[in-house]
Amino acid sequence: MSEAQVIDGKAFAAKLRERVGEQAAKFEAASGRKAGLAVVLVGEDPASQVYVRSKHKATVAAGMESFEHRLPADTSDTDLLALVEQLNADPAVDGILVQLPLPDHLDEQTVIAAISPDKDVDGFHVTNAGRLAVGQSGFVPCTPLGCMMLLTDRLGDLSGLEAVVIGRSNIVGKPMAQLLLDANATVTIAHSRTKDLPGVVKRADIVVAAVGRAEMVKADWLKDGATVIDVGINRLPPAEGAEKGRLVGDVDYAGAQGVAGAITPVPGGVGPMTIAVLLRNTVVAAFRNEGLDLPEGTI
Ligand SMILES: Nc1nc2c(c(=O)[nH]1)N[C@@H](CN(C=O)c1ccc(C(=O)N[C@@H](CCC(=O)O)C(=O)O)cc1)CN2
Repeated sequence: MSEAQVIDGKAFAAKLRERVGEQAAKFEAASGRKAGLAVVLVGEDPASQVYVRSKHKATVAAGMESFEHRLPADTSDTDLLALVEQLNADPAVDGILVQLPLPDHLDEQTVIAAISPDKDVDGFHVTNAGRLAVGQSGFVPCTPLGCMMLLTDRLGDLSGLEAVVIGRSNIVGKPMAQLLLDANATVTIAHSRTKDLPGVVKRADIVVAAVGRAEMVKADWLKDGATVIDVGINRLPPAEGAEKGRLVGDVDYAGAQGVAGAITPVPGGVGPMTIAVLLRNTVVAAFRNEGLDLPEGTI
């Protein structure tokens, strides 16, 4: 049995960021200003702090303006909504992202609903979710769009392929299924209550695992040659003497390598695509907000 090809999301994301940088330069030449991304972080969740720092660095490196707003964990919904309103009205801000998860006392849906759909570069607003559902152009959530880029790069046309998405979140599972359907795949959404999950996964040419359970998908669930996209980022408990546990996905990577045709690693697979696509969505938002045509070759 040959080893699965490793889908290098890190390298793909680096190329995408480079292309976004070229588009950002075209936007600046056409509009006389840089495209701008505002990121709002409430509280001190360690992982969120890392992601927000990475977003700032990547935004600046792509030649865009980064506006970072760090608010204390006890920020009220009134204050957070007032900041979102201020960013909605700011012409230098093309994209707004409120880092999730929010502290428990804040309602994520209310905050997302307050973001202007035209600046919702996360694609989480109900208007953008609706646009995706009916095939209109809007903003598509970054992680599933990144997964689609990796899939089409490897497989080309997805027409008629059997795809199983494990997980039904608004952020990954549902938009992922929608994108696969738009690409003419035959799509099943599976979840924790699916009967005979291994049997359902076994018929898939494409498996997208976005369930948030460490190494849940086993090698013997997979069809020979399947393309496996692992969205999970789970930290295992630290080994004795170690400070941090290892990061693993939702798929038993070592086992799956002997069965799958191709697989994304964790880390270095889907994760880096999330930030690269965020930059892509921001530059697209900038062109649209200025009423400019998107440059030729925009992904
Ligand atoms: N408003 C949003 N909040 C969150 C989103 C989002 O898309 N919008 N997604 C995640 C977090 N996230 C970006 O925000 C994100 C997660 C993971 C990675 C990444 O590159 N992961 C690395 C591993 C990093 C590590 O060592 O911990 C990888 O997989 O290689 C980037 C961005 C939740 N919140």
